[in-house]
Formats: sequence, structure tokens, C-alpha cells
Amino acid sequence: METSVNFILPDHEEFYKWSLETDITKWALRFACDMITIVVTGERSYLMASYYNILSNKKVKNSNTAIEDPERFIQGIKNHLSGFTYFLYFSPFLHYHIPFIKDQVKATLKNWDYLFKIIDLIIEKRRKEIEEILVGDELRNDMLITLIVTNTVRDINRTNNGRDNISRPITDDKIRANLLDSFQDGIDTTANTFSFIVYYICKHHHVKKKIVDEIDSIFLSKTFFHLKYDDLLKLEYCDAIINENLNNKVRNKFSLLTFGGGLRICPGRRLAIIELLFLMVILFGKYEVELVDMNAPLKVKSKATTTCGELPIKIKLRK
Ligand code: HEM
Repeated sequence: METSVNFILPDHEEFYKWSLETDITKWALRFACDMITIVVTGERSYLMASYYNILSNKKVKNSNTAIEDPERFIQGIKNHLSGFTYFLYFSPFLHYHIPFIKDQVKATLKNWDYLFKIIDLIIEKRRKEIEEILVGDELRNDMLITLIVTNTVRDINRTNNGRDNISRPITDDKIRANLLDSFQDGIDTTANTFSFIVYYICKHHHVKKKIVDEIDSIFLSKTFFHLKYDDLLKLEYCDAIINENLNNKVRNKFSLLTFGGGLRICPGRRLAIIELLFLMVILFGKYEVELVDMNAPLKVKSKATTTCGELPIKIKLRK
């Protein structure tokens, strides 16, 4: 079966004329959020399209989505990522009694209300769609649908072993928590990794050239909006760059420690690699890419996780 990945940016002539300075971290954050939203929930979030609207004179309309305000949604995800650390590091006593922490906790809870409302809407929408499909007919294959149908008559793996606690359908609040987990763990991580990759590639011209040559040898057309999964897997050099960036150790079963290991190994690691390859093709295949300041060090912020503050780059359409 042929699987293709459709880029979320509108396939618009205006886009090809782009020649500008942009913060690639912002770009990658929106891309990763679009990818997670579609892969995990089946919903489109149009974050890249809304970013395009900020940068371009031609505006793209987004319709039929539970996420009405894409920029607010991305801010909500970012606030969630910074806000949950107050629950990680500070006890409930401090939440109530230290003024600064109290304010942050209040804002985080308010933000949760906003995100929960959107996620609940998506779950409700998907439940309705499933109800309209006859039992036995094929359903789309995303994480949300799997969570909704688990232990229901539509679950092909259903086993009733008489133990109620593991044969009950999953409740909406648990489904919501699982979805939020994916947003929390899968967006910033991918966006930051991509920013680090771009930084190091731009620092080393011979590496950049090899990457562009490999992309050109596999993707003949300059319109990279409908990438085939199988073609992405042919990008051996790009894949090696990603792995090098993630971990300098010799490759073996346990070498990619960035994704953890054992039972709790990152379940999104395959998706992350595909996203990173995809971003490399889109960025380096289409544009000449340079750092705005070749001498500036990486703006790394280390809190609960290590992130890239911003990475200004210049992009110009390739001749
Ligand atoms: C470059 C990108 C990514 C990196 C570096 C990364 C890294 C990690 C690491 C180190 C862990 C902890 C593993 C352990 O405890 O041993 C983890 C867990 C997790 N990751 Fe990722 N991840 C990335 C992308 C993603 C994506 C795209 C998703 C999308 C679904 C995702 C979802 C998760 C989840 C749900 C967990 C928790 C698993 C559990 O607790 O059992 N991650 N990730």
C-alpha cells in the first residue's frame, strides 16, 4: 500500500516566492502540533496555515475544525508545557500560599479548562462520527478512534475475561488525558530537535550540500507537498544526521537513549523521525537555508527539558 504524507501548508504559489527571515523553532512547533493533532486525533489544527497567514499577504481559510483559533491553541499548548512544571516541582501547600506560584497555578488551571474544552469537543465529534458507521465497517486508523472503541463491540481485539476493570471501555477523561499526554510529549520535543538539527546543518556547509543532494536524488519534483512514506525512508544520510543529533553513540538497539528505553520507551519515536525527515525535505529541498547570524550560539534554555529559545534563519527559494 502506498502511504503519503500531506503537508499541512497550503500548496500555494505565493509560498514558493518566500524569501524571508523566520524563526524556525516557531515553524517547527506549529508543524509538530499539526502532525500530532492529525495523527492522534484525526482533527486538523491548521497551525502551519495560520502561521502562513501571518507571514503572507494571501490568506488561507480554515474550516470545519474544533480548533477555531489556531494561534490561541498553540499558545495554550505552550502555556501547558511551562505550567505543568509548577505541579511537578511544587507541593499543593506552595500552590496556595506563595503568591507568584499561586498566580502561575491559577493561570495553568485556566489554560487546562481551555484545552480540555477543545479536546472534549474533538472526542465528542469523533464519537458521533463513529456512531454513524455500521458496526463491522472499517474505521479510520488513529489513536483517538482506537481509544474510543477499545472494549466496545467495535473492538476487534475485545476479550471479555470477566475482569470488569480491564474490560470496560475507556472513559472520556482518561481518553482526554492520553491525548493531552501526546500533545505534551510530542510537540516541543520534535520542534526543538529540529531546531538543533537545522543549526548544526547550517554550520557545516558540506553536510548541508550532502543533504540537499540526497533530497534531490529522491524527490525529483520541487513540489514536496505529497511525500511518500517509502521515499522518506530512502533518506539514509538525513536519517543518520537525525540520529547523530539525537545521540552521538554507536548505533545499536539501545543507542538512541534520547527516546528512553525499556517498557516506557517513547511511543512516538517513529513518528518523530518521520516528522524530522519530512521537515528536512520541505526546508532544505525547497529553500536555500542560512543562519541569520553564523556566529551566534544556540539559544538553549534548560528547565524541565532542554529547549531552543529561537533560531532565526534566512530562507530563499532554490533556483
Ligand atoms: C524528537 C522527538 C522526541 C523525543 C526526543 C522524545 C523523547 C522521549 C523520552 C526520553 C521519553 C521518556 C522515555 C522513558 O521514560 O524511558 C518519552 C516518552 C514519551 N513520549 Fe516521546 N519523544 C519525542 C517525540 C514524541 C512524539 C512525536 C510523541 C507522540 C505521540 C511522543 C510521545 C511520548 C509519550 C506519550 C511518552 C510517555 C511514555 C510513557 O510514559 O510510557 N514523543 N519521549
